[in-house]
Amino acid sequence: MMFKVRSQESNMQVCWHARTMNFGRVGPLRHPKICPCSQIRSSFRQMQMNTAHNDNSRGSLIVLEGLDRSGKTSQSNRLVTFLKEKGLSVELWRFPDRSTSTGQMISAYLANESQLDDRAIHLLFSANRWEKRSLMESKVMSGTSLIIDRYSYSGVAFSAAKGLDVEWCKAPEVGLIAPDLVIYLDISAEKAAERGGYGTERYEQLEFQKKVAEHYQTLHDASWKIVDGGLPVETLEERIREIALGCILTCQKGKPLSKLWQAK
Ligand SMILES: Nc1ncnc2c1ncn2[C@@H]1O[C@H](COP(=O)(O)OP(=O)(O)OP(=O)(O)O)[C@@H](O)[C@H]1O
Ligand SMILES: Cc1cn([C@H]2C[C@H](O)[C@@H](COP(=O)(O)O)O2)c(=O)[nH]c1=O
Repeated sequence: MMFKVRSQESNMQVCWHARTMNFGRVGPLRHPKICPCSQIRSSFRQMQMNTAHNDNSRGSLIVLEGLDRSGKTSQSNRLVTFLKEKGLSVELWRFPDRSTSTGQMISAYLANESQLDDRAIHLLFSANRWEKRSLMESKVMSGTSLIIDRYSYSGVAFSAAKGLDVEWCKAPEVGLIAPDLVIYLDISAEKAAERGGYGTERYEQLEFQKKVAEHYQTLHDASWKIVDGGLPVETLEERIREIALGCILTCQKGKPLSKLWQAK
């Protein structure tokens, strides 16, 4: 599919997966069934059939999480573009949502233009999600998938890294809609710090980000998929597509929405 290249040996068409996953030489007639190309095609066929038979199928809530500069925004944008091109109803959201009045207070704090008590800023981040909760639910229930750049896991990991109690940090998030899938872009704080634009906002400091990474480790649950954020952008994009499509299909089939910090 996307990454068709010509094999130097045989001049046959081989897909990118076949090369990187060591399937050996394959031509269009010998395309391996386990190759992600086949899996993505089959997921789409399944989705089209589901949509044709069930106009009430819901969308998915897919969150990208990770340290600052781990690549969330790049990958969220790429995923949304891909899903839209495939004709799916999808929107890109992000937290903090800086467009609201709460979001503007958060933005000023992150830019070091204002000072706030650690608990006060934590509650503002949480309020910023609550003010979007009902819109989020109506979008998802009417069939739109939301790809969200950061969610409550950022809230807990960043505030806990300041020394706040984890359970205290989770409490204001209880009852928010739980994501169907959390894709965690795993990258070391050192590697993230080498990337462009680092150091412009309040939390972009190496030692602090290391503590954030430790707290993220404690938040994993069954909805999490961890991907190597150090991979090349295109490799990561392909992997994230596969995971996201699997999730969208499961939600279309009727998986119920659940709430945060409750057993799934
Ligand atoms: N897989 C990658 N490999 C190398 N560089 C990358 C990769 N993904 C993103 N980048 C680069 O890293 C920088 C940060 O990327 P991006 O803005 O997507 O990260 P982010 O996690 O959204 O950051 P933040 O949380 O600070 O907003 C950008 O300069 C981007 O081009
Ligand atoms: C949602 C959320 C975010 N944060 C932190 C994480 C980042 O350092 C910034 C947001 O930066 P971005 O470039 O807009 O992703 O805020 C947090 O501390 N608590 C939260 O709930």
